[in-house]
Amino acid sequence: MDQVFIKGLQLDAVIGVYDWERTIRQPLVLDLDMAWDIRAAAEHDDLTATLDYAVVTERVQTLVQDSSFQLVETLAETVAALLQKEFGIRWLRLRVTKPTAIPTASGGVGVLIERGERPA
Ligand SMILES: Nc1nc2c(c(=O)[nH]1)N=C([C@H](O)[C@@H](O)CO)CN2
Repeated sequence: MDQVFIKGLQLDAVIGVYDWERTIRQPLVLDLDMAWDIRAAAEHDDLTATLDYAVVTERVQTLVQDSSFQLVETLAETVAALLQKEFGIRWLRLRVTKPTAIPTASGGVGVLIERGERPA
């Protein structure tokens, strides 16, 4: 299965359950793997035949930076649903990391989801 990916996308958002978290912006890191058959784009060397990672990045940035969810779960589901609907992505894997939430967890904390049907 071919994939287009975006790794280590660093964004700030209002995110968190606790009162103090509702008044600040916190860093998030998103990693996205998106199923996409890249053969037509490669054959014709044509951006319009593939999933433009710059356009996807811009869309995710806008959504996340304007959001104010409590849970990383809700953020992840919202991003995944939007990408599948707006870009026709059949399958994706999304990791949302909240790197500063737990100071003793050096790799951050968060969620990893897969949505859609994974092509062969
Ligand atoms: N599974 C989750 N656990 C927790 C979340 C979350 O979004 N998903 N959020 C918090 C707090 O907001 C935390 O980040 C504050 O340190 C706690 N657990």
